[in-house]
Amino acid sequence: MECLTDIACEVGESVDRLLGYVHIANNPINFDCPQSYQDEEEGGAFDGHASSFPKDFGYGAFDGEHDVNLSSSGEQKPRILLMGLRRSGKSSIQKVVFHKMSPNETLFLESTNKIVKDDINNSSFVQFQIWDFPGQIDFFDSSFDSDMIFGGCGALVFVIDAQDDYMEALNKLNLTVTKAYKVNPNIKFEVFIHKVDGLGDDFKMESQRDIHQRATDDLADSGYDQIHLSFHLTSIYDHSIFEAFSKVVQKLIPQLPALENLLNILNTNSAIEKSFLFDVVSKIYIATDSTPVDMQSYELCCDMIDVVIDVSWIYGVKEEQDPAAFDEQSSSLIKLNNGTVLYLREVNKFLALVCILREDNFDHKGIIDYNFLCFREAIQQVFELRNKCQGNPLTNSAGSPIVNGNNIIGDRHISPTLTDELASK
Ligand SMILES: Nc1nc2c(ncn2[C@@H]2O[C@H](COP(=O)(O)OP(=O)(O)OP(=O)(O)O)[C@@H](O)[C@H]2O)c(=O)[nH]1
Repeated sequence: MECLTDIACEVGESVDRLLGYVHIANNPINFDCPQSYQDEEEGGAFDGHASSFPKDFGYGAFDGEHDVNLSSSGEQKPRILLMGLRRSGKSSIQKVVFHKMSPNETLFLESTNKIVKDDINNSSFVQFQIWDFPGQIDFFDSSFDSDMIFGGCGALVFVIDAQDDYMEALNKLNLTVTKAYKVNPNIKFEVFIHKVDGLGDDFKMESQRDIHQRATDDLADSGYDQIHLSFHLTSIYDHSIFEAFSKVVQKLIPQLPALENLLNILNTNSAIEKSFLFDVVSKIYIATDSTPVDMQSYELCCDMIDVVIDVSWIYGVKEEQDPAAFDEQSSSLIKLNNGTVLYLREVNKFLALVCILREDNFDHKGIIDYNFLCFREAIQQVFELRNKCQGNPLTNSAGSPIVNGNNIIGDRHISPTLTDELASK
């Protein structure tokens, strides 16, 4: 608990600075205070020297042949299980979201015949394992160790092929969810109604309604109406799969409420309409402010990340010593023809902040940049706090909760009101 207090204090200081800036922002006399000019120079508008991304910028090689072997992995990260019938699209989702495979290439993927484990751990906040299960897995097989498999699971993603008859999938969903829940009631159950690219809008909504209804009725019939299922319409051919995975991953980030609070404060004080904190490699957003997400904004921000990566990669200056070119000077500004500005700033090696704001409000770029620096510092402090907890037996070296047996034993949360509490200290 002491450790959390430290975190709170440190995050609180940065929040105080952000809050303090409201004052400056509202007061034009202070607008040209030396500090903001200095920060503006430091913070760096795009300087024309965007360096390249290293070729291996990513999560590393996909360990397709890696069998599940818990005993060999020293620490256990929260797990996301991908389950569903054969050919429902599980491996495609994993490859497209986390390994930059193009959707068309998934046509040539072979059927998975054993559990495939993939470590996603390069980004500081996004630390977990994905286990891709073969479609034909049999829960009643003696070799299926459900205690081990579901025990340390953070989220179970069940993929249903919406282009196919889904009755069999619904039976399997019911069987899977009830079995998993008996072992570990803390699992977040996420249902991806997948391959919706082939469906018309009406049919899409009707399928979702029908699947939702049947799945929840089946659970109630089996006496498990307390289980909550979240439904997402997904396709690897558009951004919906990234959006859905963002929501899955966010539920596994204990620091989420603190991040959301920081984004809200940043938006309020900088006249930003929407901001996303992106994991640059996967383009999943690990946090956003509390205003609703509309798909178009999310897609615009994803496209911006692609543009920045591509331009940096093609035209960037390659430095032999430090090939990692997405550095603290990385930023980008795109003005759209509808009076809106997209603004991207690097937060750390793997995270970027992408904001949408009105062009008029971007006149105060100095303030926005200053507020961004405070925001970045606060995020940094969240990391540091987490690292301070390293010695804490309830968290692993990344600060992620350690999962053990049937329960998540290290699920420590920064309280949603933490930043408020701290700011008031
Ligand atoms: N139209 C469409 N096809 C998809 C989508 N996602 C996956 N597919 C296709 O579905 C087929 C099966 O995909 P896989 O990823 O191999 O399915 P799987 O669930 O891993 O299959 P198993 O390993 O046999 O369990 C492939 O041909 C993919 O191209 C999607 O969003 N839309």
